[in-house]
Amino acid sequence: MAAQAQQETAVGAVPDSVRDREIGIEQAHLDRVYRRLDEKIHEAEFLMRDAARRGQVGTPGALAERDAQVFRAGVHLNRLNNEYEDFLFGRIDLLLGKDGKKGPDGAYTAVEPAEGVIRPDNTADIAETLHIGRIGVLDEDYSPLVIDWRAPAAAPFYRSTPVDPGRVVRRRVIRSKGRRVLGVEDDLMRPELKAYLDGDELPVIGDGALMAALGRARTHSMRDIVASIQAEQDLVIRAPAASVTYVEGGPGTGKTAVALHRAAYLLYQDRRRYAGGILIVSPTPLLVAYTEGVLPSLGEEGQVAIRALGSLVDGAEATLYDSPATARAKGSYRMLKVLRKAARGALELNDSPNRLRVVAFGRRLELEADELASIRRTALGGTAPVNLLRPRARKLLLDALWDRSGAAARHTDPELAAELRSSFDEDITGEDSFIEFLDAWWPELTPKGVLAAMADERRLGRWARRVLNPGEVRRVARSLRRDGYSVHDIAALDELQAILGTPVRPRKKRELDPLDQLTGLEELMPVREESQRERAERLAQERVEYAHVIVDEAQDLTPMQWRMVGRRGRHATWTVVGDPAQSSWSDPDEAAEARDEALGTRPRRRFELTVNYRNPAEIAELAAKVLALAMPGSTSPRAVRSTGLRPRFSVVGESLGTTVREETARLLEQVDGTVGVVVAMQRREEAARWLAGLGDRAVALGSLEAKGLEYDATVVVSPAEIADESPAGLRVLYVALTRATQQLTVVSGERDEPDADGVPDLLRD
Ligand SMILES: Nc1ncnc2c1ncn2[C@@H]1O[C@H](COP(=O)(O)OP(=O)(O)OP(=O)(O)O)[C@@H](O)[C@H]1O
Repeated sequence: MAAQAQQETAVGAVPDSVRDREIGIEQAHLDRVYRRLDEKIHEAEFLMRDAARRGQVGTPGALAERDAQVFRAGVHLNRLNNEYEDFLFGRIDLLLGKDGKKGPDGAYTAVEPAEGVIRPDNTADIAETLHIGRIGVLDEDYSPLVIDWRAPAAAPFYRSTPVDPGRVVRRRVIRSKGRRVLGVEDDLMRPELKAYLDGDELPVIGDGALMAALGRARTHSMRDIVASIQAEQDLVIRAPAASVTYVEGGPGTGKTAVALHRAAYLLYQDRRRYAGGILIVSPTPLLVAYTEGVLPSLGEEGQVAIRALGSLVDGAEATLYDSPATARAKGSYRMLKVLRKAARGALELNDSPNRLRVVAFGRRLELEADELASIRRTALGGTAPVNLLRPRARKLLLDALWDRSGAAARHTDPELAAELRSSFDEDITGEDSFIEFLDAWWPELTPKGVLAAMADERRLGRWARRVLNPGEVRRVARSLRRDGYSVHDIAALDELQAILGTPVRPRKKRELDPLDQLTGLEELMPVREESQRERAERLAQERVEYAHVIVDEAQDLTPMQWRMVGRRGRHATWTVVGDPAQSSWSDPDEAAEARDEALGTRPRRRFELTVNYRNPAEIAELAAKVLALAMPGSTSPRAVRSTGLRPRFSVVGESLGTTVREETARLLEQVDGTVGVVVAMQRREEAARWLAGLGDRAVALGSLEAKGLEYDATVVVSPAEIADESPAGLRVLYVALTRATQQLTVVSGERDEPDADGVPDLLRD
C-alpha cells in the first residue's frame, strides 16, 4: 500500500521530460545489447560456415565436437534472429550486497543488503543495476548486459516485495517492440528510501507493470507473464524439481501461466535432464490452443509437449462428449474392472473356433469345446497382458494334444520321449490348420477392437456384471456405438493397451541399399547416421514416458485419466496444479486416490496461490456466492483490481437466443478483445448459431469447454441450467462465472427464478 501511495504521488510529479529521459536511458542500453547481439550473430554464422568448410575430415571425436558446435551455433542463430517483441523487459536497481561475491552470470549473489548501506537519514546509493531479458547476453568483458529471466540473479526481480525487498530498491518493467523502447513502468520496493544513482535521485515512472498487463485486452491466445511474475508465483516456478510440486489456487491466480513458465525454467536449469521431455497435460483442445504460444514466446520449443487429455493416445482423438452419467461410469475405477474382463472376454468373439483338429505322427487328434475352454482359462490365469499370453496358450494346446496322442506312455526313456515330443510339436506347429486355428482362437487384440466389442449391450452386461448397473451398461454401450471417441474413451483405450500388451515382433531389417551391397560398404558402415531431425521425430514417436509431467486443471482428472497420465510419468518428477472448487468430477475422493497412486510416494511440496489476477473484484464477489454454495467454508482468492463495473443481469425477453445475441453484441461494443458466451453443454451447438455473424471476437462455449480460458467479457447463460446439468454443476458454474477480465452479463430464464432486478436465485445473497 505504502508503495502504491508513493507511486501515485510520483506519477503526478513526474514530468514528461523525466519519462522521456528514462526511456532514452533504456533505449541506449537496448541499443548496446543489440550491437552485442549483432556481433554474436556474426560469430555464430562464422562458426557454421567454418564447420561446413571443414566437412567430413577429422577424427570421430573432432567430428562429434564439430557437430555439437554447429548445433549450438544453429540454436543461437535461430533465437537471436527472432525479433522478440520485448526481448529486454526488466531492470532492477540494487543496494550493495552483504558480500562482494559474483555468480557465473557476472552479478553479485547476495540477497540482503550490506550493513550500513542505508544511512541514518534514510538515503542510500544504488550499487548495481541489472537488466533482465528472455536470454542472457554478456558483454566482451563478461559483464552482464542482460540476465536470463531464469538465472538466479534474476530472481530478485520477481521475488522482491515491499515487505521483503532484499537489495532491490526499484523494479522497472521495460516495454519494447523490436529495437525500440516504448515505455517503462516502475514499482518501488523501498518507498521510504531516498536512493541515488550516480548522484541523481532515482525517479519512479508509471503506476506499476502488473496493473498495466492486467488491463490489456485479451485475444484468443494467452500471453507470457515473464515481465510481471509475482513473488508467490515465482516460488512455484523455481521450486526444486526433485519431488512433486503441488499447487492449489482459485480461478485467475495464474496456475496455468505458472505451470508454463515452470516448464521453461526447468529446461533452463537442467536441459540435459529434461531432454527426456516435458509433458503438459491440459483438459481440453481449446486450452491447448489458447496456451500453445506461451513457451515459444519464452524461447522454448521442441522439448515440451502440450497435449489435451483426449489426444494422449496416438491414433485416436476425442471428438465427442459423454453425458454426465455416462462420463461418471466411464471415468471411475469401476471401469478398470470392466475393461479387464472385456480384454479377456474379447478373445471369444468373432466366431472363435470350438474344435481343434490336427494330424501328428500320422494320427488325427482333436480337442473339443470344453477342453479348449479349460485351456483358455488356465492360460489366462493371473494378470499378465492378454496378447503376451499367446505363446503360453500355444504350449498348453500342444501339451493337451501330446497327452491325447498317448505317445508319452509308450516311451519311458526320458531322452527319447523329449526328442519325440519336440518332433511332435514341430509336426503340429508346421501345419497350416494349426496356425489358422491359433490365429482365430487367440487373435492379437487391439484396444479399439475391444472397445468396439463393448458396444454390444448384452455382451457388456456380462463383462460388467455386479460392477455397473443396467442403466449404466445401457448408456455406456450406446455411447460406444457412436462414430468417434470421447475423452473418457481415450483413457479406456490407453488402459486397454496396458491390459493387452504389445507382442514383441522381430525387428524389421533395414532395407539394403543396392549400392552398399555392391561395394560391401554395408559391413563397414552398418548404420547410416540419423539426422538431428529424424532422431527428434523418432524419439517423439517412441516416447511414452517423460522426465517431467505437468498436469493443469488437475482437479478434473478422473481416476481412469490419472492412470493414463501416470503411465507417462512413471519415473518423472511432477508439477500438479489445480483448484478443487472448480472440479467437474463428481467423486473427488476417488480421484484423489487415483492421483496419489499415479504420483507414488514421492515427497510433495505444497504451494498456494492466493491472488486473483483475472477477475475484477466486482465479478469475483459474485462468483464467491456460488463458491459458498458449491464448497461451503472455502475462501476465494483476493482480486487485485476493481473496474467499478458491476455484473449486468438480463432476463430472457422474446427468446433466449435473441437476448443472448443482444447482450453479446452490447459487450462487443464495450470491450476491445474477446467475448465468451458460456452455456450448458446441451446448448453448445444452438449457442453457436445465436452468434452467427457477430465476428470472431465472440465465441460460444459449453460450460466444460470454458475451463482455463478467459475473455474480456463473458455472457453466462442460465446459471440454473449449468448447475443442474451434472452432480458437480455448481462447481462448473463457478468456473463459468470466473472467466471475464472486465465485464460479466448473466442471462436468466424462467428456470433461474430471477428477482425484480433480474438476479437469478443462485446468485442472490
Ligand atoms: N504475474 C502476472 N502478471 C500478469 N498477468 C498475470 C500474472 N499472473 C496471472 N496473470 C494473468 O491472469 C490470468 C489468469 O491466469 P491463469 O489462466 O494462469 O490462471 P489460473 O489460475 O490457471 O485460472 P483458472 O483456474 O481459472 O484456470 C491470465 O490472463 C494471466 O496472464
